[in-house]
Amino acid sequence: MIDVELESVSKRFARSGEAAAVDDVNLTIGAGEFFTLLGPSGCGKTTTLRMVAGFYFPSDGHIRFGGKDVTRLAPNKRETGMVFQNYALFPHMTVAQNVAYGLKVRKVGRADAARRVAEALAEVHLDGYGPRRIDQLSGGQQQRVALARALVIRPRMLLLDEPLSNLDAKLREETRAEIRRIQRESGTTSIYVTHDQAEAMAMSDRIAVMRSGQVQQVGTPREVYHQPANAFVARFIGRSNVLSLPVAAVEATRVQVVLPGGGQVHAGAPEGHGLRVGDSALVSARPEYISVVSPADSDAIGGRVAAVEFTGMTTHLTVDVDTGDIDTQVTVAAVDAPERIGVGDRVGLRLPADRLWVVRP
Ligand SMILES: Nc1ncnc2c1ncn2[C@@H]1O[C@H](COP(=O)(O)OP(=O)(O)OP(=O)(O)O)[C@@H](O)[C@H]1O
Repeated sequence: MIDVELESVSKRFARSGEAAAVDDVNLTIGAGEFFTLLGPSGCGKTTTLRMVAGFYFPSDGHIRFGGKDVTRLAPNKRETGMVFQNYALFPHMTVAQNVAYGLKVRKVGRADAARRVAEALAEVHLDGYGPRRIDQLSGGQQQRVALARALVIRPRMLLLDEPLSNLDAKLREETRAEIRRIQRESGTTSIYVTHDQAEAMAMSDRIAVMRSGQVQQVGTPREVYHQPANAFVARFIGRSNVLSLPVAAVEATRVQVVLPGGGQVHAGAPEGHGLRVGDSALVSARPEYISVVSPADSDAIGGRVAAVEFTGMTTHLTVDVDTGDIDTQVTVAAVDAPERIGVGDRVGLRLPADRLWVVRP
């Protein structure tokens, strides 16, 4: 069931001559779905979320909740709960008063409100914290209060704008799991904004990858990772290599490409890819699927190691590939890269036939 629908939504701010902040965005979000808007700074994520919340009205297009047009409905009529990066809590009130705020505005009776506040605090694992002052809490606890405050009004939708960016790395991981657990339990349709691709991948049912106000691709984490629509998505999600390779043969959903050393491999391709023999195809190859072999290996791509980065779980090698006329760098994430490989060494790289994917420019 579709819960939220954005149809040809654009937003232009008053400053003339600038490109639209949000440019003809079409999205449908299912009931109970955890949907993420992901993209680099300035790509229009927050503006899109603010239009769903009603803080901005679109310059063009329509927004519907459950089939009902809300494009120009005031924010307080939309029944959305919002969680912000900076928590936006009232510092002079207690935790319980903060959480109760939305209930007070809605004139919920005292006893009922007290019960619901206690329930909401239990839901975010802050039982008993009601009487505390906000400044007596850690950042992670404050963000959970903000979440409780958004949930206590039983919103039809939860809107979260980079809620974890003020937390340190470990707390960010813990809190993201917590947010997802609470969202699953309550079944509230949620739209989440982040520029952190790992966070988006870990949390989302589906992700819309945005760039310059436009949606580049919508898909599950696995789809955007394994079948990126274009070179931007391939490079933004994870750390993919995008190689330009000549096409030797074409089929409906795969093409055969010629490697720098002369060998040929198959790469999966989206239907209607439109490539022909002799064209150059852009092929995305995830670092972790490339294997390092001997430079003497006849069907491997030869190259010279330019950098070695040991990260614990994997070793990232950056390799300058010998492609004759073009200078291509390939990043390899090897789980068991031999320790003896160092900068300047010659290596062979083998691309995995079943893991290559053709992307649009
Ligand atoms: N109130 C505003 N007035 C004018 N321009 C704005 C306004 N809000 C946003 N913009 C512009 O719209 C574009 C999109 O901004 P937006 O905040 O939606 O991006 P974002 O993807 O959320 O970025 P970030 O991750 O940095 O918050 C940017 O170019 C920004 O400068």
